[in-house]
Amino acid sequence: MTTPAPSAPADASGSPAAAAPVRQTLLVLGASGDLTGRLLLPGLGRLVASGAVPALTLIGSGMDDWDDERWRRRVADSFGTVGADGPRESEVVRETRYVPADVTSEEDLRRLLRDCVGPLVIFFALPPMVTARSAAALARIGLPPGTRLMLEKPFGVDRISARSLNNLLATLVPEEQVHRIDHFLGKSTVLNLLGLRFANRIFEPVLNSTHVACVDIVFDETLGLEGRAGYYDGAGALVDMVQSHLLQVLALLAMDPPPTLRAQELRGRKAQVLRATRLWHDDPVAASRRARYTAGEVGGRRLPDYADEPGVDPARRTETLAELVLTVDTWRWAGVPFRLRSGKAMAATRKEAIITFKQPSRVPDGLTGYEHPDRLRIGFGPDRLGLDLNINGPGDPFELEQVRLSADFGPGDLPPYGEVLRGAFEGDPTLSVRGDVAEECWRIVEPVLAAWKADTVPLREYPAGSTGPHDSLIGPVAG
Ligand SMILES: NC(=O)C1=CN([C@@H]2O[C@H](COP(=O)(O)OP(=O)(O)OC[C@H]3O[C@@H](n4cnc5c(N)ncnc54)[C@H](OP(=O)(O)O)[C@@H]3O)[C@@H](O)[C@H]2O)C=CC1
Ligand SMILES: O=C1O[C@H](COP(=O)(O)O)[C@@H](O)[C@H](O)[C@H]1O
Repeated sequence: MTTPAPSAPADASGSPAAAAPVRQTLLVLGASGDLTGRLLLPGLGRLVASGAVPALTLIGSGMDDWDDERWRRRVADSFGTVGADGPRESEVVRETRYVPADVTSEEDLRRLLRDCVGPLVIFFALPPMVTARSAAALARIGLPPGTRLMLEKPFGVDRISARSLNNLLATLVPEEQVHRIDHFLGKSTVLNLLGLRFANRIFEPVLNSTHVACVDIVFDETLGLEGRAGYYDGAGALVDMVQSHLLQVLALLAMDPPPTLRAQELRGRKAQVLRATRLWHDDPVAASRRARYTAGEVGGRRLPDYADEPGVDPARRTETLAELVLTVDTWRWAGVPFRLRSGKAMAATRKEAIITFKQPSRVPDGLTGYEHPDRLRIGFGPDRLGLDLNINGPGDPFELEQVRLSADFGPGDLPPYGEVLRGAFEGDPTLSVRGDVAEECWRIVEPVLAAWKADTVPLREYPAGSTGPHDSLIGPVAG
């Protein structure tokens, strides 16, 4: 069930009056942070430019003692990065305000809410502990009816805190009005998994343990810490990327076909498959790897040792690369390893899901040169679909050669944050993470977090600009 989006009031005949659109307010808590400037505001700019939010008041709030002018410059600059500088966007920039506040203080929040008119969306662009404290303060003072809450990942800092945050939010607004954000669910390529899998006859029948040898979901970045120690050093690669984004990709790849893409069905299917997901052989030591980068060069840029980055506490032993092997214990997938990895400061960007098929039951005598299995590659940047197949190559017609059929996925109309913001403005939670799923994702990684804390898995090192630790569970994939 979705909460109806705010709409114009009906006239006497019952039809919607051609009145001015209802003005919505977006209140951003954590307005001076990296997420707000780099991803949220550009997404908002494009959404506003698309005309999907015809009347919007934007209020930014944070600890920093900024004034309206400084905030307006930030909004304009962020909008500018995506060319969002038309009349609609300029109006938002002109009208937006900044309110300095401690968003964990009841008094400050009361003052903030007094400034908000019309249906309200609150975006918590805050570190997870601050989000929890802010939500607790809001629970004490109450929210205007119909308020929607957008909460960034990670949702909580472990399963217990995620559950108590869920319980707290349930006292504030109905579940349909809670938008737990995972911006990967707003990436058009991730969403393309749905069309690829369920609108074609040829893939779905072979996506199972009879035909698939393994599934890799890899998100290697050339970016290092990029000045985000305040958040990242407390999270690390496992929580920052694997526990959230990569498990969402796994859910979309492995779930059973939903009858419709409505929120209830799509989110139900994802929940089902994640409930069946656990560590390979339930062994966190064998099924995980962690490592952090040392000094090195990435794409001509010199990066310091992670432990020497400003704001990092080396004693935390935070990993910048995490690998997990999971099993999806269902009839369809039992026995197929799902290998997830994300690393920072890697030699090259590699953002893809690869489905590796088993070898053919028998390659007839007389056909030579079979080397690599078939693979389906779904690239998340560049957004590209590739299908590696063995065919008779040029020259000797009985000599096999691997070729790749490839197609670019068309870019989506909106960037990921535009897409997830649209969901909240329209009252549609389809692309947000349901409360039980957020807890389930913590359940999956919990044994690994415990093993790493107990130091039973060594923290390896890899030079920035390399391909990661030597004993990777994934290894290079040909091509
Ligand atoms: N940055 C990214 O690429 C992405 C980040 N995220 C998530 O977004 C969240 C925020 O990350 P990010 O923006 O990088 O972190 P930052 O540290 O850059 O920003 C956090 C913001 O919260 C503010 N803040 C902290 N405490 C309070 C308080 N009590 N009252 C008011 N404001 C407060 C900070 O203000 P001040 O600086 O003054 O303390 C700062 O503006 C994290 O949960 C992260 O996982 C998700 C996807 C991508
Ligand atoms: O959430 C996060 O995602 C980004 C990667 O996302 P992208 O949209 O830029 O591809 C990652 O760099 C960051 O560490 C993480 O917090």
